[in-house]
Amino acid sequence: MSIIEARGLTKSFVQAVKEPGLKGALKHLVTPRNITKVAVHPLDLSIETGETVAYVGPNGAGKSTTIKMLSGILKPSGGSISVNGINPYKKRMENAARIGAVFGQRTQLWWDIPIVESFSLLKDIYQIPDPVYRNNLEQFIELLGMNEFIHLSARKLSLGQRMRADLAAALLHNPPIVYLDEPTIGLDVSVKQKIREFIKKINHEQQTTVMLTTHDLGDIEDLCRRLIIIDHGRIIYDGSLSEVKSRFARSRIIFFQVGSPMPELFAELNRTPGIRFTLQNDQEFSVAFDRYEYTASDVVSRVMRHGEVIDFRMEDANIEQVIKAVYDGNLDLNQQAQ
Ligand SMILES: Nc1ncnc2c1ncn2[C@@H]1O[C@H](COP(=O)(O)OP(=O)(O)OP(=O)(O)O)[C@@H](O)[C@H]1O
Repeated sequence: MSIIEARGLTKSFVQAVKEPGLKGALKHLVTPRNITKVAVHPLDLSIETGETVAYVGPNGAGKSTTIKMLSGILKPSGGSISVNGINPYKKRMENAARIGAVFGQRTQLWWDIPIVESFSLLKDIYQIPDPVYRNNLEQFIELLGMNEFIHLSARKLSLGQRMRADLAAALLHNPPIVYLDEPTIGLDVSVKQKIREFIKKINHEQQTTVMLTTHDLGDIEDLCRRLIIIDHGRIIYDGSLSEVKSRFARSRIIFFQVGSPMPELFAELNRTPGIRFTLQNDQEFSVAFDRYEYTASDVVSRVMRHGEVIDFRMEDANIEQVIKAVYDGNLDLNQQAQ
């Protein structure tokens, strides 16, 4: 059985429907009206030991709700889950001891005590054996560059320092699974790099299974072989990063610089399905086209029929645009290759 397995997992919330303003609030008190919102439609998920999975989708897609169900915080409305062979909601304590979690803006460190003391408290809570604790602490301090702030309280840390300390705290007990929610948000490039290297090393050396939600394409490219895209509570893609490119990122763009304006070409291209023409100025324009319908040479020769081409450059299918489209909530499923 997979280390994380869900079958028909679903979650609905009852949400109050209120009209705006005080009048609306009062009306709701007298005649409450609620709707049931399905945050996660029945979904199936299997994640194997040692996988690193990016779980992405636009705001409100159901990412946090799924992770909260997998980590035992939320009770599912239906379906079944098994994480490390147990039901995380029914065996919350047992589950908590076998997972690590970093939830973006929240910290599990004690605000007013030195980081090293927080770690020591976690050692007692998780009953981490001395040698494991000492070894992890030493390694994590080194890998995450924590020496300069380990004796400061969490209150005094910068965001990047706190994120590193939180990551270390989540992994001190060698959990087989770690859930990371936006682990590099708002951090500078060098701290991002440290965090990614750290996650890679833990994953590689200990076969830690990593499930990551992130808006950062670099995180996905650097860490995750598998990408799961959720939208409106449904998984719309589950596969490799390279495959998502060929399935969704069908568009290619060629930027042209031409010797003289080409009004007839503009009119012609604007009428052609699968081609999007954008004029920068009289002699510079771009042509975006569906690479399954046209080749680059089709496009270039069409342009050349209308006059002199001084220069052109092509931009290939861009995974960044795909991820952005997912987060903007306008990924066009009809773009999928057949
Ligand atoms: N406690 C709750 N009560 C009512 N509705 C909720 C609750 N938690 C989440 N929802 C709703 O469930 C849907 C999914 O929310 P969820 O937080 O899982 O999305 P998300 O993909 O994590 O979004 P984001 O990227 O904004 O964090 C949303 O419509 C949200 O409003």
